[in-house]
Amino acid sequence: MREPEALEPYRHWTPEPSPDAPAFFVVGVAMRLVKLKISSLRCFRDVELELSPGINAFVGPNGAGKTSLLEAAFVLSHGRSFRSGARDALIRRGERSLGIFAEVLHADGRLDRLGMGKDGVHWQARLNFEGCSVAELLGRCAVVSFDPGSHALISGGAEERRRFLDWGVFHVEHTFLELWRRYQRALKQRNSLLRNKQSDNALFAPWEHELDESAANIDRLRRSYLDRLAPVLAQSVATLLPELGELSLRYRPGWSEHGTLREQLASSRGRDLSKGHTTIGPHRADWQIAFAHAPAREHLSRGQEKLTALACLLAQAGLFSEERGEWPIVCIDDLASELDRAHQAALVEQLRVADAQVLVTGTELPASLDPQARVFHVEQGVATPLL
Ligand SMILES: Nc1ncnc2c1ncn2[C@@H]1O[C@H](COP(=O)(O)OP(=O)(O)OP(=O)(O)O)[C@@H](O)[C@H]1O
Repeated sequence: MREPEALEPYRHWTPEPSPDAPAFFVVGVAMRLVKLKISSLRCFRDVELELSPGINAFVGPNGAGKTSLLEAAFVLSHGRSFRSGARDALIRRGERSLGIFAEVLHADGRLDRLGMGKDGVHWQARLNFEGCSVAELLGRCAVVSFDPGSHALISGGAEERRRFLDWGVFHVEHTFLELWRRYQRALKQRNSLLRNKQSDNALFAPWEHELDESAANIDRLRRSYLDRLAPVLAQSVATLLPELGELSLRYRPGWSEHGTLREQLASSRGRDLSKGHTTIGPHRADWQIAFAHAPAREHLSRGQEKLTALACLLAQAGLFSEERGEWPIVCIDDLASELDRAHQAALVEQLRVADAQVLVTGTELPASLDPQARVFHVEQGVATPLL
């Protein structure tokens, strides 16, 4: 029997960079990290940084802790690191907890004081010195990151692309998280029935009903986000990768568009019982990019994969600024080794035009950086501002 995803059609469309579409480097105002304080994160015991509203460069030898500073900023917006497998490794060896504190100045003048702490497995959040949910805190800070793992957005598994999509949806539509949790709860229940080899229709029906309802809303929000992202993405791709020709986007909801998810869940129970988990639904969604001159992923060089990922991140930041009125904070890990000089210069120029706050790392100061950049020397878990 063929895998269900092979049967599912991708929705496919070719976005036009329309003149009304927001430029992906919208001139505007940006969210800024004024202060970043971390304790017991990787090689850092305690560090407190006063950041520049423009470019902040962290320079130092390998293993000095540069990426870890970016990770701290990223956690405030994603609730996880951008490095895979970093879940437990974030806490400094020998310590039981870590803390990240930041002051975030919004474009409208609001100042948020964000605190995230991890004691063992769970994160706790504080907003303006009061306890709050992690979701509420993540909604107050937006960080996009371009790092050595970013090409996985193009060449990696679907999970990476779902995360990208859902981060974009969540930051505009805060109800998304609750929908997603509802879906996950019902999925867990159905998977538990499958693992216990239950086959009674009455046991499955309520969970499949719940899955169907939340899936329809998740799918609607994801489609709407991709529809809004597409013209901005077309523009950023045309700037960074003009040689690849017209862009097309594909979206797969995770189940067939013929019939409801509820019907398909009922008819896939036999297969799901043998696999021990639910094989269709929005947890299997995916989206992909193709180009006229590179119709398959395998046609892209590693550098082109990175540039495509960068175009996606810039488009996401541009759309965020259009919809939320402020540019996210941009982290770039190891700029010099990720992009050639021409693309480094193009990226730096775009971020300058957007007036975005940038946190960038390198073993040396990248030549393309503005001489006004604030430079920090990082070595053995100590970050020192250079005058
Ligand atoms: N949980 C941990 N506890 C203590 N030290 C850690 C922990 N995890 C990582 N480290 C150390 O912290 C440092 C973190 O390195 P990080 O990746 O931030 O450095 P970097 O300056 O970005 O390096 P590179 O230029 O090689 O990418 C490394 O020396 C690493 O060995």
